[in-house]
Amino acid sequence: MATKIFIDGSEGTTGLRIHERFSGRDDIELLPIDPEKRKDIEERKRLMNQSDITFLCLPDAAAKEAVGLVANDKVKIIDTSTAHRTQEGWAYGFPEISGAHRKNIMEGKRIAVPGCHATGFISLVYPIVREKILPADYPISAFSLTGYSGGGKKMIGEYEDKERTVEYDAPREYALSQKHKHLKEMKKVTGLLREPLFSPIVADYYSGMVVSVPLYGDFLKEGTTPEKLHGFLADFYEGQKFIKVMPFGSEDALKGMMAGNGCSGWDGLKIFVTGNEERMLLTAQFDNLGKGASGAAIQCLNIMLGCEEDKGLNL
Ligand SMILES: NC(=O)C1=CN([C@@H]2O[C@H](COP(=O)(O)OP(=O)(O)OC[C@H]3O[C@@H](n4cnc5c(N)ncnc54)[C@H](OP(=O)(O)O)[C@@H]3O)[C@@H](O)[C@H]2O)C=CC1
Ligand SMILES: CC(=O)N[C@@H](CCC(=O)OP(=O)(O)O)C(=O)O
Repeated sequence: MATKIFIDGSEGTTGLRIHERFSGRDDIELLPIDPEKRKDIEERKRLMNQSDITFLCLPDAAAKEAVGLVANDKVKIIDTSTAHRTQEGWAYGFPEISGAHRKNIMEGKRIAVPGCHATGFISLVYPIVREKILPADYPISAFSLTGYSGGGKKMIGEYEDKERTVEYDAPREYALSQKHKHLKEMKKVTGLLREPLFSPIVADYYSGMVVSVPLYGDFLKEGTTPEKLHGFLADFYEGQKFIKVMPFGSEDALKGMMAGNGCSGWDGLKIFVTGNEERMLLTAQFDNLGKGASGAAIQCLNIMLGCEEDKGLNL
């Protein structure tokens, strides 16, 4: 029997992408909402409680409100917003980082899909904190380059406005107050003792992102070299369908340049280790709309359903 799915927020950037990825799937029955009623609380409540699984593709406040509408115990929720990522009782939807995370997704009823910047950061930092290569008290920093679709419909509208002002032509740094909404999950999930200094930059291209974490070699576990760090990460992610640790020295093939849109349209995440023994750079390149949002949400669904993890996804 097909699994009944409701997408709350199906007209938004993430909701539309999730919807697209169901085309051709006969194991899913989508419960459509009348476009006129897509913000009608009673209609959303009705569909949510009829579903086996509801995707929330809403702003945080609306996602919190939506969870309160669930009256049927059997309904499972996959939330793409920031609202529940560090909340007790919610599984953090990042199956590659540990067996426990995968099990929680498989068995859980409440799944929070990781934030896009957080996905890159955690993919790089979680394994090396766990292995004590990176001390938990390291004063960490990270930067991130993202396409403008990361800001949802509003930001897409601003960038695609013919009357836009000249600042939009250039990359723009943001989160200047150092209070970005992903800091909490970056700290909690990795086990770091402090939130990172985090500087994201949004630029004039649609989708794709690059998250980088620079590390001083002499603060890492003794004897750590870029080659050893690379070997460790390659072993950690061996066999994972969605995470590929790229061969050591891959930056030569990229002519020393890491493009923000290099993985746009692809649902996996590539990891690069570069630098030298004094200063190393860990980089994750992926699509904010793929492994950074709707791709990761569908991956969680597939794990819950026990089907091929990459069903309906582009790897
Ligand atoms: N874009 C990205 O790369 C990523 C986004 N996310 C997260 O996913 C969630 C959705 O983001 P995104 O798709 O980008 O955002 P969008 O703004 O593109 O879409 C949000 C949708 O929710 C609708 N909506 C807002 N309030 C309500 C409500 N009360 N009831 C029903 N519908 C409502 C909006 O309606 P209307 O169309 O009228 O505005 C819109 O269609 C957010 O929490 C976001 O932070 C996560 C990872 C990456
Ligand atoms: C360009 C841009 O504004 N990007 C968003 C990230 C989108 C995202 O990941 O949002 P969630 O936390 O809801 O998952 C930002 O940095 O806030």
